[in-house]
Amino acid sequence: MATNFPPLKNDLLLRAARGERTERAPVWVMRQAGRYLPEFRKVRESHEFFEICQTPVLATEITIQPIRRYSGLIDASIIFSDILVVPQAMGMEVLMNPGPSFPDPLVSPADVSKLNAVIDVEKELGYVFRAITQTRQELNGEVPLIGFSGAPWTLFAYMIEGGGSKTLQKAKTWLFKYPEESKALLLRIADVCVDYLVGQVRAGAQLLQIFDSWAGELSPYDFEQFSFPTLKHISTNVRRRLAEENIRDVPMTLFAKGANYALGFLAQNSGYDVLGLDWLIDPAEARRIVGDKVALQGNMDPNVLYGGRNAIEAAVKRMSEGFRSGQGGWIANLGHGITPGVDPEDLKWFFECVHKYSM
Ligand SMILES: Cc1c2[nH]c(c1CCC(=O)O)Cc1[nH]c(c(CCC(=O)O)c1C)Cc1[nH]c(c(CCC(=O)O)c1C)Cc1[nH]c(c(C)c1CCC(=O)O)C2
Repeated sequence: MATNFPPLKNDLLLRAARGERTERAPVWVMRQAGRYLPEFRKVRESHEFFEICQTPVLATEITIQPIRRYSGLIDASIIFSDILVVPQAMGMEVLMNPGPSFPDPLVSPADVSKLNAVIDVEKELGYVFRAITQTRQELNGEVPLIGFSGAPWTLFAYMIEGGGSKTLQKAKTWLFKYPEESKALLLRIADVCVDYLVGQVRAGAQLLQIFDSWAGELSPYDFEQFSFPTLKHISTNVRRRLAEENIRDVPMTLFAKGANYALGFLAQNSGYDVLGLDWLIDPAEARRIVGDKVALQGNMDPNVLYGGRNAIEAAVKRMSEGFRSGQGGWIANLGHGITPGVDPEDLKWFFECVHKYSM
């Protein structure tokens, strides 16, 4: 790598991700730079969502907002962007009003021909790489920086549904009616994810997380048929490419929301260092299933943050006992993203409780 970055002062996240039982659990939360923060809403008043993603100085500022506010309590930053920049790079229009919507979703396999045939991620997503490099400089080694991508199945579902959906009926129609075309499109998305993730590490990302937010909508069999091969493709090829380019390997996290049925299988076979958990699985049970094969990340129900200090403290204490009931690394987090109505002081208390109980 050409760039020289300030030395890292807090490597708890990286050590836990590699499987080490750290002196306390590193902690961060998904969506930590988001609408619950007044300083984020202030920037949003004068800038559109994707405009912020595409403007490195703004993306850097927002990435660092929670690090500044929770200095000394928070152990990782995650680059401000969205999983839907990948469909954009593939040639699709995506709006955010206020949830994501695609004016022209993929309706049938013939529509795949409308996607860009060749995708130069440097050209299409270079703004993310520049934001990562700038953020690494400005973090000044305070905490590591996480890069991320959506998982192919989750992105595929958005590209076909055209936005959020309760049933994923359109995306599943593709899987069951056009399984071969679906697998081909899923792999095509996976290849863009590989280029995109390698580019993020080249630019300075120190850990990569893959968000398969809709994994839990698939049966165990269909997850193994349609999602798992693309997740494995990503872990294998990102590592291969980094090795070929002589870039130091980074830990990789898979957050397959709702796929707790696959935990043991993923620990053995997916090639990820860390598995992210939602709150539907008991921490001690998860630890028992994976042994010390992988590190775990999670998993407090984000809504506990609405329950007041006693509820938060009790939940963190219980979660800590569960994750610490066996060997292996643990990264404390929520079981999904933090929601807009949370009081930032209650999140601060969550961090303080993790510091207190996660020994
Ligand atoms: C499914 C998904 C999306 N985006 C993402 C996922 C996977 C994780 C998950 O399951 O929540 C991932 C994501 N989105 C965002 C980040 C930034 C990094 C972080 O702080 O975690 C990350 C990692 C910013 C964002 N992405 C979005 C916002 C809020 C938009 C705004 O400012 O108006 C932020 C801060 C918008 C977004 N983007 C998406 C949705 C469904 C929405 C609207 C609903 C919502 O706000 O939660 C798609």
